[in-house]
Amino acid sequence: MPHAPASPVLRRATADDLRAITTTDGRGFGVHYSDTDIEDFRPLFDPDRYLLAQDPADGAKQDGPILGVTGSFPFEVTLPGGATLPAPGVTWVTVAVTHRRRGILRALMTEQHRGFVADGSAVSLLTASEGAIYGRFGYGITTQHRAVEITRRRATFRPGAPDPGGVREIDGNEARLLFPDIHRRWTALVPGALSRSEAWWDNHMLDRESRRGGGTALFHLVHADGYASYRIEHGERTCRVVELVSVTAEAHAALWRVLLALDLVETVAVWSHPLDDPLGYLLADPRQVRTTRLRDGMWARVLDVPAALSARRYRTEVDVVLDVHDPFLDLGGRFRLRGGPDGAECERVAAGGPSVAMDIAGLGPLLFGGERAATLARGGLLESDDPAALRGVDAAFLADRLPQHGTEF
Ligand SMILES: CC(=O)SCCNC(=O)CCNC(=O)[C@H](O)C(C)(C)COP(=O)(O)OP(=O)(O)OC[C@H]1O[C@@H](n2cnc3c(N)ncnc32)[C@H](O)[C@@H]1OP(=O)(O)O
Repeated sequence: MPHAPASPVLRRATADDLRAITTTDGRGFGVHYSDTDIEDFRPLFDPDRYLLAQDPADGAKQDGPILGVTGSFPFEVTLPGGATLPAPGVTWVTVAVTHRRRGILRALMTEQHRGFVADGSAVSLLTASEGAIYGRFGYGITTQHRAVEITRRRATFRPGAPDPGGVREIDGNEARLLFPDIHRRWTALVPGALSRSEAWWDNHMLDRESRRGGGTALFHLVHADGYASYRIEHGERTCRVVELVSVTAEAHAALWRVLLALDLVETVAVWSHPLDDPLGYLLADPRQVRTTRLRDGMWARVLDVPAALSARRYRTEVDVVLDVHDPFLDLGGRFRLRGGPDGAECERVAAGGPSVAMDIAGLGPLLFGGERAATLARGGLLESDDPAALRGVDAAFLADRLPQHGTEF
């Protein structure tokens, strides 16, 4: 049996830990990271944002084996109404295969999230490798996305569908210059959308052969208000859309007109297609946008209820007391929210008002407007004796469009 520490020693990473972190993570995920992978990641690696778990028998020696890792990226995330909040995106979570189910993840998550609270973060985010892990830490599903496939020859545009034009083919250098501004304008519109730093853009555009899955290098299309990056898989005669971002309906239609006119391509495949994407309405047969997979995307956990709820806008006027239960961090309590389309305020209260009781894991999905309070109530994450209060929350928290995070991490 491997040695099992009763309670691991936690320490902050240093720049020298990157290789050991990637080794632990690679073993955890069954991946061998190359030297190039490690050096590509280095500009995104801020050691201060990484916590490592070690065996107390090693006395937290820098060179002792790493038993567990968690880190975070510093994102800004958009809320319904357009305000943004700084939000750590939890990442690189792994526990050594020899030391699982002994509380190492719980120890790391507890320390890391206490740090987020101390730093004043109102919300934290992650994408989950498995769905059963993070609900206990107060996270709930905030974005969903679907993979779609389109048989190109059958996907004709309906008569009268817009054909705005204005798309150019560009190379990777021009894409690196033009895409960040378009992406920034897109993040301002979409709840849940994540900011990208310059270092993130550099990494995103590297397009290493090892990450192409047998496809070509990226091709890029740009419009004044949108862009698309794709690769061709010749054996499958497939165009794989890696990213399509549109700030306007015109850009969306113009980019899809080009993608669906790619002769020699049988299938256009999109890995992450928004649930409320309007492409089907442009086609003579909307069913040609075939969903092949539906997945949860980003999960969110509220860390500061008043700060998070007062930063967003609400679809209808709402005045309600939320009674939030937070067994993991004990940051719950009763909060009065008064909000509407023009602004909101939220404060901790002792009692009073129509109240809705909820688990903290339901608050992330509500905050970004992608889940109905009525659905959470049917799922047992939220309840109220006052049907009018529940209807009020249900109507007020919906966003104008479904949340998307847009950046995998
Ligand atoms: C945001 C991201 O980075 S997602 C990536 C997560 N990492 C991976 O999937 C890599 C492979 N897996 C691992 O490294 C580990 O199994 C981890 C990190 C998921 C879990 O680490 P462990 O140290 O085994 O977790 P720990 O023992 O602290 O468990 C904490 C709780 O989560 C539960 N749990 C842990 N892993 C899982 C799982 N895969 N499925 C369901 N429940 C789980 C435990 O039962 C425990 O529950 P309890 O405290 O309510 O009794």
